[in-house]
Amino acid sequence: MGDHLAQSDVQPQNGVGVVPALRWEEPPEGPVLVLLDQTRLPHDEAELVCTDVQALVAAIRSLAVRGAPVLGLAGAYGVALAAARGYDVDEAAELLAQARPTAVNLGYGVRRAAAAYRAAGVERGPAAALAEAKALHAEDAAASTAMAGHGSRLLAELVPGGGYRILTHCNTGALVSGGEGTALAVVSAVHRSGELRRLWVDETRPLFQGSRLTAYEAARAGMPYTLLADSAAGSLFAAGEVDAVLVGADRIAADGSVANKVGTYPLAVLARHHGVPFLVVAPVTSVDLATPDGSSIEVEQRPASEVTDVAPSPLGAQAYNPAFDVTPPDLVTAIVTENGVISPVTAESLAALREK
Ligand SMILES: CSC[C@@H](O)[C@@H](O)C(=O)COP(=O)(O)O
Repeated sequence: MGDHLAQSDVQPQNGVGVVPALRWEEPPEGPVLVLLDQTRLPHDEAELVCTDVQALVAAIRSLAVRGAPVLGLAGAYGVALAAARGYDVDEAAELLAQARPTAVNLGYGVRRAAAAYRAAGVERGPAAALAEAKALHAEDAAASTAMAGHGSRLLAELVPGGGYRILTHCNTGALVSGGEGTALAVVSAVHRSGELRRLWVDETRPLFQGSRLTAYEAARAGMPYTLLADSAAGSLFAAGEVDAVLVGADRIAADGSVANKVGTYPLAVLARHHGVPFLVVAPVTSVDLATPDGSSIEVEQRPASEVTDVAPSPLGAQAYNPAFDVTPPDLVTAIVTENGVISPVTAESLAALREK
């Protein structure tokens, strides 16, 4: 089962000063997947040590590890863990792939590691699954760097003059990636070039991925950032304080519909109304051509208690708690991936980008 280590055991190991979301270790007792427990951020940088797939599935469900790209990595390393510890890999793969339904990356990572395991045979399978997980990890880091480049060049085109005021939602930084993330990787690049005037951070109710995680990353990177309640975004746009919206994606359907953290769709509507670019930054592993359109995307419904625990309410109050919403492609100015940028977003342009 998972086990927490003390804060002092955890050291940042990447360029942005943020503790890596996950890492593989091989102590004498056997291989483990070590997660930074994101439920305890920003105050505690505690680690969760997964020695088996059940612990990892529980960590995925509780959002100790979360965000689409890193869910792909967790899925792949989870298969490697099962293989290394002699568990039934098919069963482990199924458990992992079903831990959360919306981020397509999770199933993708699981399938890749499981396919590598099967292709190598039982004896060499564990090493092959681990090599595949590590390859996916490296690819994700490279994708992050490429997205940062494409995204910052696109911003320069769309918002002449620099000095950007960027609004973001949820958390899309190093905590969700083998690299610097997706949308927040673009923000980090812009910050390094001295062009970030303000990062507006939506708190992102009900689980506060914005105020807990994006603000944590922004603070550690020394970015000028300001938190806002999700409901304050409208007046911020109306005051002319937003130059661009940058968000990530959990799944992009074949028609270009984007599932992302609940609260993203209202931002897209506001951005359109106010003539502000709305950019989705995601690796091609988040594009799912097998899901035809937005209405076919399965949106995870989370427990009502996540809402009622934070919103003072009468005992027994019911709550609507979808984890994600879906933004239609016509509200998306551009999708930025490691393979390049598409704008306008159409089924044709998306299919061409996915295959590049
Ligand atoms: C690159 S991260 C993109 C998305 O995964 C992110 O915006 C998001 O919605 C994460 O949701 P979460 O429920 O925290 O896993």
